Amino acid sequence: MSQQKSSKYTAFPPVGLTDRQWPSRVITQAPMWMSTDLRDGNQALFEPMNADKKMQMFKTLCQIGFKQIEIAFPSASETEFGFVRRVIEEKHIPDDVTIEVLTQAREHLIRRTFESLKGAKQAIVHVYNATCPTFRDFVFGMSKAEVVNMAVDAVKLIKTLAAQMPETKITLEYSPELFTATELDFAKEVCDAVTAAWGATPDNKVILNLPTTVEIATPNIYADQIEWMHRNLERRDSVIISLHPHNDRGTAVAAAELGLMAGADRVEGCLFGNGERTGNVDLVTLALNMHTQGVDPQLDFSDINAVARTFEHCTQLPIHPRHPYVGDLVFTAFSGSHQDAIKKGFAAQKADETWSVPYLPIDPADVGRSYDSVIRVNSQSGKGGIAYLMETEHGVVMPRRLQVEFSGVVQKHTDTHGGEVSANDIWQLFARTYLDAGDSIRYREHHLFEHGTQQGIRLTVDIGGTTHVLSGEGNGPINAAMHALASAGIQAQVRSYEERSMVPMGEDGNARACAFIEMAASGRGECYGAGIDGNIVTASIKALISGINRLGIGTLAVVA
Ligand SMILES: CC(=O)SCCNC(=O)CCNC(=O)[C@H](O)C(C)(C)COP(=O)(O)OP(=O)(O)OC[C@H]1O[C@@H](n2cnc3c(N)ncnc32)[C@H](O)[C@@H]1OP(=O)(O)O
Ligand SMILES: CC(C)C(=O)C(=O)O
Repeated sequence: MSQQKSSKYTAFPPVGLTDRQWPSRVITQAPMWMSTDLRDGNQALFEPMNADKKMQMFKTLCQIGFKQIEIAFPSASETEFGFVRRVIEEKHIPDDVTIEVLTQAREHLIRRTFESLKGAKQAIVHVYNATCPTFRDFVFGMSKAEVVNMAVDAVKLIKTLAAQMPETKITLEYSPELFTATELDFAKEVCDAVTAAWGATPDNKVILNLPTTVEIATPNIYADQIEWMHRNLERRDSVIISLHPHNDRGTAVAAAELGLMAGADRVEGCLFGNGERTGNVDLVTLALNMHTQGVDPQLDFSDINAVARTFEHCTQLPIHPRHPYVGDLVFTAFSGSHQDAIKKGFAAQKADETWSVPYLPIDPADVGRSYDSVIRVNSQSGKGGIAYLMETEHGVVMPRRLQVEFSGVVQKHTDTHGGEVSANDIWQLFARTYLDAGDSIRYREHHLFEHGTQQGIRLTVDIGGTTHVLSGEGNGPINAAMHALASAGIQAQVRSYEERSMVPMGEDGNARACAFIEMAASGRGECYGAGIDGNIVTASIKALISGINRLGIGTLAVVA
């Protein structure tokens, strides 16, 4: 049994919506998005953004494509009021963007809010009062009827003030704060009273924002609550149902997705899940989740790193390396079987075809991330990842059995040294193991000649530091070279041979070949040799000599 006392809590009661429809619905289009980064996000920072940072964030939000942005709680402070004035007076608001401002349902705060909006072309005035029992009983000390009146009085005042400001098109948003902790029939009663007081019509809709001010139940309960409101609210055709999930239980994204399936039209949240306590719903994750289902989110995160940089600068909050879609490590696989599957998936993925690379739910390129960090190697890695880095970073496509052999070399290195090995480290290991495999025999040069139907070779090598010219004939250059080496007492068999061109080319821009020869020698087992050269025959002979040195039989040479 755990030590913490769970008995002091009770489970949230089910809604009892037995004919719920949302589980079989699918999200097929983006909702209206509203960013509250500059309000709910900002009010949760240990150091709220100054005006310049707010402006930078506002511009970024506009660039991403948000059409509704809650920019302040203008009656809260001169800073907040001043920011609203600045965006209006300095004409920073694009024509297709509507700014939004929040106020409590209190007369002096509403009046001050309207003062801040003078000169705006359009604005959403967002008014809220809590409706749940704890607020009614402990905070307001009000009956249900008094709480309804509080909301309705605020809405009437907003209607009056809006009428006095005909140059600004005012949309009303109302939030029954702590909606999810409010009795559903009472939430509906307050919302219906607001809709009626505003005189909402299909051409002048009211936004009813139904927040999980504090997330207190599983997301299916939120979906039931939203579907119940969607089905029972009066004048549904004159109402925009908005979601405002918080993430106290870590399920805000799920709550928003299920809430949309349950009939909501709009979602409020913040970039990367900033916001009070555990945050508002993460709009980036929500949007990119839609993208990965083939639904255009209507928000542009094609350079997610740039958005992240602005976010971190303005909020002074770091983004976790495993944050969905944006974290430094989310497109990285360290473990062997993942790397192997990703490598094979990349190879099979055709341009313009449905994305289906294992372990990567999104193409990193869609959010402006490169493939560079997709595969990183440490002691958890296997041959697939190592082969991937050798191929993508160094243009060396290794035969499968060589992958197995070389991964043992890398594994030994990571076991000894710990930590990650870079693509460059892997290359150094490859070069030390195969290209510079020992100096009992060193290649210097060769000359090929025809001898009847046979291929002849004069092969110049250093054996034990002394230069020798060995001759041999065979049915091809490799066979001839084997015979030349055999004339010096070096006996080995070639088990397999592969040669591939390397991409990219060498530093001089010329093509290079990489040859791999699998060899065996009596009592010495089997191993690979590898050679790289601009000349394909030279690459093969170097591979042969690499194999001989690795088998340890170069020292057995006997030259007359
Ligand atoms: C869930 C949310 O995120 S809601 C948004 C919360 N954001 C903020 O509060 C940030 C900005 N807020 C502020 O600057 C201030 O709180 C102000 C200006 C709004 C109000 O300041 P004050 O008048 O000093 O009140 P205070 O900050 O102590 O808030 C508590 C008062 O607000 C009342 N209140 C709380 N919510 C509401 C509401 N939605 N409508 C009306 N009154 C409310 C409380 O009953 C309490 O009233 P009381 O002092 O008569 O008991
Ligand atoms: C003002 C409301 C919408 C709010 O921020 C909340 O309930 O979390």
